[in-house]
Amino acid sequence: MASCDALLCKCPVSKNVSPQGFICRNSSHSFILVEGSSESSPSVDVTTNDSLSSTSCTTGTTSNSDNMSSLGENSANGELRSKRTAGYRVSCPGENCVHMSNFSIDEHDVGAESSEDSLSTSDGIENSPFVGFVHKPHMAHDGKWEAIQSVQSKEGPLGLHHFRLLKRLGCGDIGSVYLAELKGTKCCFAMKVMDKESLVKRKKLLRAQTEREILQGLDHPFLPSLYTHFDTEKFTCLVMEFCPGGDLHMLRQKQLRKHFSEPVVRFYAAEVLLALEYLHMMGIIYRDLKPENILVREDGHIMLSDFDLSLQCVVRPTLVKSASVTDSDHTKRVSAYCVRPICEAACITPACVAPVCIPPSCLVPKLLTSLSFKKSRKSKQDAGGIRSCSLPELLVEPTGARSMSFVGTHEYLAPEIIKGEGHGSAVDWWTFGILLYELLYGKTPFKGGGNRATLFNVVGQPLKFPDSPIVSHAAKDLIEGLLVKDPEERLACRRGAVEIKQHAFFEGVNWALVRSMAPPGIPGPFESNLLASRPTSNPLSRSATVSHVPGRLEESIPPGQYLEFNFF
Ligand SMILES: Nc1ncnc2c1ncn2[C@@H]1O[C@H](COP(=O)(O)OP(=O)(O)OP(=O)(O)O)[C@@H](O)[C@H]1O
Repeated sequence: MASCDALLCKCPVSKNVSPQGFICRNSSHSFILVEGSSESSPSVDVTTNDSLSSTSCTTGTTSNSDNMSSLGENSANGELRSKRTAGYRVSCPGENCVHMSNFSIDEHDVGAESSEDSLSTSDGIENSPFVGFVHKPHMAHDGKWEAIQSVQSKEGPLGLHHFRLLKRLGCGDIGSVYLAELKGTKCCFAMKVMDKESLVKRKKLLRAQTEREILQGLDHPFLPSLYTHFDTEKFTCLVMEFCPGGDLHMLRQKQLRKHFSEPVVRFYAAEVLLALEYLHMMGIIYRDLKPENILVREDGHIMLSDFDLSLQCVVRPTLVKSASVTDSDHTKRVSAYCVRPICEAACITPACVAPVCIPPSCLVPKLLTSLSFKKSRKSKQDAGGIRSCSLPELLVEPTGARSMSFVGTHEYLAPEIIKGEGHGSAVDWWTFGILLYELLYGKTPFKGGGNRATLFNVVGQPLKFPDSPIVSHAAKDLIEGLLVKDPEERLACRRGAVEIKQHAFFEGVNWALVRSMAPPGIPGPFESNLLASRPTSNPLSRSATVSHVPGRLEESIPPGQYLEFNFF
């Protein structure tokens, strides 16, 4: 349940309509997504990492004539993707107008083909002395903030010369991530370095901008803190919290039987769930949940990473249950419900372009109509033991948002994405189900012989559970609820994360205190753990391991030696 205090609602102010015309707003705060592509071609653009060469991150593009091309019709290179690497997408210029009732979609992916997009001018803050500064209330006492601010106050805006790059941690579709020390301090950060020219050439500038905007707006214990960001002539850099514990994919591979025990899964899944819930409240559909993107912090808690495929929309709080009604009486009264105005804080979110307060009208909760409950999922919800509760219940989820993009990782793609039906926040609950399955069983449920087979399995094959390892009925029931192929019948599609939190699998979890729970493991000191032994490219990872900073940075830096900035 989203409490009034927890609410973070985005201003329903219209975003600047870009030259590509992404978003129009109608008179009743409803938004129409108009895809940015000016081309009227009905073709489907498929951008895939499969065309990456082993040494560069150049991306190939191919066209197909229908959405089912996503089921593995060959790209120029044979398959859409050969690995579990996120980053390919299909935009559908032929279906370029999606009407939404409550939400606006700021689909930066859409129309990312614009060559005039610019990372450095959208908010005009690059010229400010507080370049990259972001206010993060929950991090107020973090020493790293203090270190950054102290250097900034003495030396002005931070730049690459303030950091010493120690090691390349990995490489994604739009940039390389380095372990970076703030000079003169003992503070280490993860610095994502993206080559601006390469972003422009590969039409990824808007993806990079989306990621930065999302990161700037986040302030949650299980999501990355963006300490600062800056641009140089050649590079755009994000300075984030560094996670020394690796990712859950790597950790799972290290387990004796390549899967986690149920209590361990419960711990990690609970934290992921809270992070997703927060993202949805912020109007962000994550779209790339997989073990590779769940990093383990120094304290053993998790951090979701990689937001370049995420979708930004605007959410409006919706009352799904007023204060005095029972579950069977969802739609009775709105009077018992109050929304505390949060306008002072709310407009710092990235989707808000104009820094104005939320007009009162957007705080008026909309009662879900009985229509919304027509297809009630009583069986699965009952299995979760939904409690009758006298408190009002709010839905702050972008459940109505719809995107036509084809993004994600084959084994984790939701059926509605594959079928090109348009998708909303329910895709994150699907991927949450796949994640639970993989962490518990050591494999994903629909994996086929190739990517095409996998996609067909996702759409057409029923969910099956292996006999071993033995997994509890509650866990299987939760997975079944999440892996319902029809997104409208999927667990959490109506009441959001609360439906999952109340499921028997999470019985006993004190949701308010999850961040104080003892983690299953704590990474060793990263000097030895990471600097000395961790390979630059994790051989266990299914992520791309190619660089976006061609020829500029060393593959690996011997311990004790540093990459100095004259490399740039
Ligand atoms: N905060 C961090 N702390 C430690 N390692 C990180 C951090 N962020 C990223 N990494 C490492 O850097 C690698 C690259 O991350 P990045 O987010 O750029 O790309 P990715 O996860 O491979 O996905 P994509 O291709 O979609 O961008 C990750 O695989 C991870 O191993």
